[in-house]
Amino acid sequence: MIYTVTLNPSIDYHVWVSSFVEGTIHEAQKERTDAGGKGINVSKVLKALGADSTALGFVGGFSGAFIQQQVERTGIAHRFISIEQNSRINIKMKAKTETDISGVSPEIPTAALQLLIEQLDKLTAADYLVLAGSVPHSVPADIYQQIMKRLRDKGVRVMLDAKGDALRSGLAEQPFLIKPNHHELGELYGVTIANAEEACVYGQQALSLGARHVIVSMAAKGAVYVSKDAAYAASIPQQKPVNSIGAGDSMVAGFLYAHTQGMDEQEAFRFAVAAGSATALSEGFCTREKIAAYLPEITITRLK
Ligand SMILES: Nc1ncnc2c1ncn2[C@@H]1O[C@H](COP(=O)(O)OP(=O)(O)OP(=O)(O)O)[C@@H](O)[C@H]1O
Ligand SMILES: O=P(O)(O)OC[C@@]1(O)O[C@H](CO)[C@@H](O)[C@@H]1O
Repeated sequence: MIYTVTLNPSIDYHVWVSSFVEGTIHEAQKERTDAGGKGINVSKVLKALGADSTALGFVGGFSGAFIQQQVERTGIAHRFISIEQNSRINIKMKAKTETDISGVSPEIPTAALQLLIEQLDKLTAADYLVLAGSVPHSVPADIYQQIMKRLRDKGVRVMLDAKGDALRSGLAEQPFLIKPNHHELGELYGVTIANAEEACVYGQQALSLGARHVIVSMAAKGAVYVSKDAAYAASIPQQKPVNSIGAGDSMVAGFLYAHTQGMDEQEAFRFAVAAGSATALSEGFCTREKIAAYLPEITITRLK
C-alpha cells in the first residue's frame, strides 16, 4: 500500500484577476477551490493513474472538513486525524504572474502527532510512504527524519518532498527518493543551480548524504535524475505553462507509480517528467491520457 502524509494540508483557493495592483480592489474573473497539500496531491494523481493510496495527516475546522470531503469525493482512502484549529487556506492568485499566499499553519497537539506516529508504526516493507510538504510550526522541524528513523528497520520505502531543515535532516535516513526543485537543492548547499550539469553535481552530493534516487525538478528547464547507477537530464516541450501548482507533486506520483509498475529507472524518470509537464501545461492535474500524450515529447540524455 502507498501512504501519503500531509502534515499541513490546505484549501487551495485559485483566483484569476486581470492584473494585480497592491492597495486596490480587484474583481475576480474566475475562481476554483481544491483540497491541497503536497501529499494529498500525490494521492490525487495516483488515483487518476488507477493506483490506490491512503492519505494521512491532520485536518481541522471548517477548512479541514472541506478538505476531507473533497478527498472522500475523489475516492481516496484516508485516515486523517482531527485537530481543533482550521487547516490552512492557501491563495494562488493568477494575474500576469502567479502570487501565492500560504495560510498560517494550525497548532498540532502532541497527542495528535502521537496518533500519526502510531499509524505509521504499522507500516511494513511492502509499503511506500510519501512525506511531502511543509511542517507546521508546532511540529519539530526534523519530524520527517524522526519518522524515517522509526521505520528504518522495517524497509519501508520513503519518498521525501521537503525543503530546508526538513530535507537536510531527512537525508541522513536514506530516503528512497527526494524531489527538490533546483532552488530547494541549491539552498541546501548555499549555491544557485542554473542548469542540468549543476543539478547533477548537487544531486550526486545529495546521494552521498543518503538519498537513493534524486529528481531535481527545474520547472520549464525540465529535470535531472541521479542514482548510484546513472544520471539523466530530461528536456520538455517549450509551451506556456497553464498551471504550475502540483507539477512537482505530479512528478513524485508519476515516479512512484512507474516504479510500482516495474519500469526501469530511466523510464520511470521519463514518466515522472511527462506527469509534471502534463500538469504544468494543462488545466487541472495530469491524467493517464495527458501523460501518454507528453511521453514522446520528453527527451532523455544520459549525463553519467
Ligand atoms: N513551464 C513548464 N513547462 C513544462 N513543464 C513544466 C513547466 N513547469 C513545470 N514543468 C514540469 O513539472 C516539473 C516540476 O516542476 P517544478 O520544478 O516547478 O516543481 P515544484 O517547484 O516542485 O512545483 P510545485 O511545488 O508547484 O508542485 C518540471 O520538472 C517539468 O517536468
Ligand atoms: O506550504 P507547503 O506545504 O510546502 O505547500 C503547500 C502547497 O503549495 O503545495 C501544493 C502544491 O505543490 C499545494 O496544493 C499547496 O497549497
